[in-house]
Amino acid sequence: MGWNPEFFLYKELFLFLHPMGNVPTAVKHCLSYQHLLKDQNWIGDVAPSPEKELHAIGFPQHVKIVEVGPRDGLQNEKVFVPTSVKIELINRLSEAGLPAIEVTSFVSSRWVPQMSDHTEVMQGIRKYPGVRYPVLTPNMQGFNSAIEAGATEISVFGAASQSFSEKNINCNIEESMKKFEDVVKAACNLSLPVRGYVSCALGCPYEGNISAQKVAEVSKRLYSMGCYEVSLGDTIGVGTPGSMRKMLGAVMKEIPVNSLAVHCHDTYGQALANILTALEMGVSVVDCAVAGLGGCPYAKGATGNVATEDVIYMLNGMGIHTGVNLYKVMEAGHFICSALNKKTNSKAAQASFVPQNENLCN
Ligand SMILES: CC(C)(COP(=O)([O-])OP(=O)([O-])OC[C@H]1O[C@@H](n2cnc3c(N)ncnc32)[C@H](O)[C@@H]1OP(=O)([O-])[O-])[C@@H](O)C(=O)NCCC(=O)NCCSC(=O)C[C@@](C)(O)CC(=O)[O-]
Repeated sequence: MGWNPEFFLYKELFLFLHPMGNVPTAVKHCLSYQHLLKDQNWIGDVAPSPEKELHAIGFPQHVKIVEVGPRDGLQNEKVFVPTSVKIELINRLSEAGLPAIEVTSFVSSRWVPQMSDHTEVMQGIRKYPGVRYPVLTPNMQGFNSAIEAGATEISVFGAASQSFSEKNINCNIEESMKKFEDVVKAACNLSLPVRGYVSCALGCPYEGNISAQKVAEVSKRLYSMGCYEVSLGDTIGVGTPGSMRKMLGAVMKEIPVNSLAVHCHDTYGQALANILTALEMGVSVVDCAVAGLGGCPYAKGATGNVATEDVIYMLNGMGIHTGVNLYKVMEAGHFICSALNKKTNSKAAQASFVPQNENLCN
């Protein structure tokens, strides 16, 4: 297949429409391109042939999916999720081929009771070769417990908003950076990789707008102290392709794009559009949560992360490789939703019943 004028048209349409506030229409048109590229039915369409055309206009060839459902997704559940269920979920996600699964957090169980079984979860999961299992550690106490539990990758989590930092980890941004420096240094001494988060990258539940410059500044601090990847969190899901583009533009002046990830909550239904914008700007790491689980205990009203199933469905349709088996992720989503007695937030899972074939992996 040669250069595809229809796709180009739809991309232009998206870029034209979203500044006018008509994002849903722009996204709908943009996402429907796979039917233009290949006259084939929904989910079996992994569209390998259009890759060249898509990549020619700047999309990455491969996207790393960081699955945060077991931590970000479950931390907000009011009723304690049995440890065995958490372990089974993580094992199923490993089985699906996800390259990185955030397992739990070593934080105060007074603050986040749902994560109090961190050690049991960390020690109970099957560790698949080649899969990374990061855990959150806000300070040296968390770091030491994580190491004792066998963690081999950790994440520190900062914020671009003073108020959020104080509510979330009980210290201001400057104090948090000092704690993270100790943690990163200790991790480096053990040759462990450290991921960094910047919450409120597109807005704060307490302060409203956050300047792109502040996000860039905090991201640079984390990167300079040794975080190999900085994940930019739209904690309350208020961002749009416009604010994502502006924020990423500022951050990319400070950090190489291949060290950036986006972490989009879907409160306003903008997550896929925001991710598409980030991909177009060269970001190739996307955080998401199976079944769109979650929210943040310190960000009232925030809904879950973008659903892993929906992101993979979109990437499959764009011919972008993830190495993840969508069918198995949907099964894992079905498993956890049944255990929580909840309906999935994944549109792809809702739409696709449980497919009978396994032709969903790219
Ligand atoms: C950060 C702390 C621990 C500071 O909590 P603190 O109270 O300021 O800590 P402290 O140093 O003053 O110590 C007070 C007590 O906490 C204990 N403590 C101290 N540190 C630890 C630890 N690591 N693990 C377990 N216990 C700890 C410590 O032992 C002591 O216990 P006590 O003597 O009173 O019995 C607390 O504020 C906390 O746990 N906050 C919860 C943070 C959290 O998990 N938030 C949700 C995750 S962030 C998020 O979801 C956003 C993200 C990452 O997804 C990206 C996005 O969407 O934007």
